[in-house]
Amino acid sequence: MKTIFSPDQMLHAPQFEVSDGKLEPAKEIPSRAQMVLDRLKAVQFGEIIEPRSFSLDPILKIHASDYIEFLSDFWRLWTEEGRTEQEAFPFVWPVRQLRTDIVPDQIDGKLGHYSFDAGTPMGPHTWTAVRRSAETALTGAAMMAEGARSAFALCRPPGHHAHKSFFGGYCFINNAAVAAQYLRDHGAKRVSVFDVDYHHGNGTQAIFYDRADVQFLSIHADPKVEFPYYLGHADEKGVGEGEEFNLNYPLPHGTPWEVWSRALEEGCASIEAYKPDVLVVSLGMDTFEKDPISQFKLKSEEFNLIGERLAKLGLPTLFIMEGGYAVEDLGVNCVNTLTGFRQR
Ligand SMILES: NCCCNCCCCCS
Ligand SMILES: [Zn+2]
Repeated sequence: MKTIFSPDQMLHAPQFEVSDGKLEPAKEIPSRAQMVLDRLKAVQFGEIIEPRSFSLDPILKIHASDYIEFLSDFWRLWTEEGRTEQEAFPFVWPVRQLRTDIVPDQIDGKLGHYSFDAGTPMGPHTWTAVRRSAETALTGAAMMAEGARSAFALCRPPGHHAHKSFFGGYCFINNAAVAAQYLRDHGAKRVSVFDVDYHHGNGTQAIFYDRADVQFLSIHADPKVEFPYYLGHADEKGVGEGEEFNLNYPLPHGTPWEVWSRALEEGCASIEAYKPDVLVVSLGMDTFEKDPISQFKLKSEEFNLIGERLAKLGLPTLFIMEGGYAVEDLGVNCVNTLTGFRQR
């Protein structure tokens, strides 16, 4: 299994985030990718290659053009406001009864229009890193379309919280959604996206919610008690043609492997019934017992079991990295998953 990664993805280096009611040190930091790279090399897991270049077209199949234009142009607009010494935080959003049909001219109004949380600051090189992370996912998808049985797109910044037209949860471009669409455009009739990150993949769900050609499944902490709070309940089954092709498995804080693995089984059974041509796995390792911002109890050796179970589906599988904030253990937990998958 080959890994795809670009050092450009290190250029997004947030210093702070607003979470749990206060300014905290940022958790989605470049060293996350470094730890995974180090582990891949330490165990000689396989070749690590740089992503190909892509035009914006495959990204614009998923995200709105005004949103992508905003992301790519943002830092220039921010510096024109004379705000160069710090990273950019939104502080106001168009929630209930406020308008989203008009995008404000002023940069803070724009920033809130195109985001949903204050935990995802933008810096001078965010766009470069985000675009390369999406190209890492697209390169993995292209390799699968060209016949690879598996690939690992070491995406960072992650993507599963990003919607068509707004960012949040450390995510700007929905890497897994862009990859799934690319696969649909290059031979796959049906694609399953299985999100095993601790947090609900609200962005990926919303992007494919009315579609039958991409099945979305997510095992995650119950949104009644966990970020992203406002999507991810079990009654969200899809809409229109997409009815029944969205499957959420919300679980309580404290969930151990014994419980989590039952949801994994249910998800795998649904994927088998759906019969996709290819599987995209949104691979977050924040289900780990020592993750600093999460509250599931998976142990490092149980990540091997995730990989083994997914391999039993016998599908071409593209792994896309999402979360995981126990940085010291991230490399082991990520490579354990990929090792389990390959062992079969
Ligand atoms: N204590 C809750 C802080 C949540 N902050 C956002 C988490 C995004 C995870 C992305 S996988
Ligand atoms: Zn997460």
